[in-house]
Amino acid sequence: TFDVTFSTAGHDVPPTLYGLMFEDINQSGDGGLYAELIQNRAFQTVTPGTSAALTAWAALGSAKISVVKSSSPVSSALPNALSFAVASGTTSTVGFTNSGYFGIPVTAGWTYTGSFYYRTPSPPATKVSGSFTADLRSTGGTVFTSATVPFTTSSTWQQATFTFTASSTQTSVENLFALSVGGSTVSGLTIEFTLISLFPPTFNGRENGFRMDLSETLLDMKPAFFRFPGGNNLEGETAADRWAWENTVGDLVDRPGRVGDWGYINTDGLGLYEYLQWIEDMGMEPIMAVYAGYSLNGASVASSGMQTYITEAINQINFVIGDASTNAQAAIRASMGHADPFTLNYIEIGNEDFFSPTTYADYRWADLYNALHAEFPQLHYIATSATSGNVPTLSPTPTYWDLHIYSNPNFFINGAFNFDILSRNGLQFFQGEYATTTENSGAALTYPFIDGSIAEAAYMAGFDRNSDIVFAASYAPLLNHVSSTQWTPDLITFSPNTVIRSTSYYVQQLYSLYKGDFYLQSTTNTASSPVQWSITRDTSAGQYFLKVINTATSANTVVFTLPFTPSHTTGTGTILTAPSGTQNTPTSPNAAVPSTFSFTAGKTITYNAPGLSLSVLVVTE
Ligand SMILES: O=S(=O)(O)O[C@H]1C[C@H](O)[C@@H](O)[C@@H]1CO
Repeated sequence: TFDVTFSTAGHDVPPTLYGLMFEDINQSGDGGLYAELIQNRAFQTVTPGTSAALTAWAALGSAKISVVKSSSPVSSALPNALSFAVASGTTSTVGFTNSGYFGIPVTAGWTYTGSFYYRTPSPPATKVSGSFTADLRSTGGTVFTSATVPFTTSSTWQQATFTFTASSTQTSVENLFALSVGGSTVSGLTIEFTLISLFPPTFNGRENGFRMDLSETLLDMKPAFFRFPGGNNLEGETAADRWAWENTVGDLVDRPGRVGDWGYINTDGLGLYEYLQWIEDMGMEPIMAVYAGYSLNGASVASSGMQTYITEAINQINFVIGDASTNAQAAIRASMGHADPFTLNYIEIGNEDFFSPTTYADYRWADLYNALHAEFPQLHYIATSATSGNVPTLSPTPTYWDLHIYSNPNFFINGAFNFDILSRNGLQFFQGEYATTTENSGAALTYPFIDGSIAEAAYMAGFDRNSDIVFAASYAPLLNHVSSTQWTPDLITFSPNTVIRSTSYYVQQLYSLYKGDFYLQSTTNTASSPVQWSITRDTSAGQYFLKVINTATSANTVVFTLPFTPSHTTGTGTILTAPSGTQNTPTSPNAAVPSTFSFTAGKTITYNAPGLSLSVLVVTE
């Protein structure tokens, strides 16, 4: 039995304590949160004439399709186009299809919004008018919904738009988007297409917005912040490939896209504006990274070359918070629909610069910090060159540090007091990435498992307890498309029409929902103890959140002695527990889900915590 007494002494819990780390990994942006359903919609960064250039596209009927460098591109950012050639004398239906990001969801009641650019490089002497049919169909050819899209041949680019509404829900996502036309209408013609786009309804109905079910899943965590755009995906393989904010704003037709750092193309349709608008809609605040001159090939920008990136970072921040009436970058923000500045308090300078400690310490940190702090003194700047609370020497001395740790359950159980032992010297820590990534044996994990998730919960009791110096924490990676994975485990796995909440998702959710605003000191415990606890309070609600973590496989009893006698003698608790090894997977999505229970609340509360469990007992004064 663990006897826990708690006092009314303690400290504030920062409102930023629990949030989300995001980067476009595992198709979590393109093909995930970003709601565009068409993969390879604008043939960005592909090599014309190659089969890879046609990823996700296929011809319908006898038409010939290929990706070409257009002789008159729709924009300088999008030089490529789909060339659709129809032989003279064709009479049958011709067209082309797109298979989406490993499938396309068909959901009853959804009105889909589509558009595409088209032109006829060599228009016939007399204009030809006709109509395309845009539709959603099964791979077997069953059409679920369609729209007629009139066109007239033109040597200049035209943009067509259409909508259609699905009347059925298909459990299979093996569906295609198709554009087709009667062969006799277009026989002998070659028509170019690009930026072929299809959106479902989006979160908050935003144009060019976010997928609803994934947004709702994240909203259910009440996350306080959103770290973006990376992570590795900020850095580029080279400086030229970095995430450069300016290429991600403005009209979609002006966004070139880039080769992302996880093996696939980033359309950058999910750009800086879309991130910020969604973060605002979700009630979060950004922790925004700026490129800091280190890329994944291991090279650092030379000191003499830093000004370009300093200017870029200043412009990036001005896009977010500048005055649209005086600042050019802020004016772009206003032109996209957000005249007022977005909320911004935290800037992260780089990512994992412990891979490049010399250049970060010698000049990259100071160059950026000094310039940005001078320009935006009200913002907090986070350094990235430490992996633990024992930080290296940087000048100017950072106040905020981002720490990353991926390890096994034992690390998180034995490390539960890693922050207790740190001296309080003004430093503030962001545990920006952490997860149980292997079993204690070293065996890799495809999905989180209960043993690792409860170990994370033990470590997180340390975040609550040390939230006087831990201002933010987020599990990573956040999202994983079940059909395109570069990193496991992840907090949430999804397909085009399903979302799986892992055991670690529920741990993150419970800590975030029951964060409270004040941490109450209690009986001191030790690292490696099988039981950890944390007591926080929602002061305005007069509610106390007694978190109990039992990392042992056998039950353990905790007896709480409160500093008061609650008037409400029945409390409600929530528990996540499951047998060792349990995972939520596509075949068993709800193997372990939280359940609620009631308990008797009094000056003392005896709670028998099952093995491998996180419980939150809510006591009302
Ligand atoms: O290979 S790693 O450096 O471990 O990659 C990790 C750390 C990096 O910030 C993030 O992008 C990635 C997975 O979350």
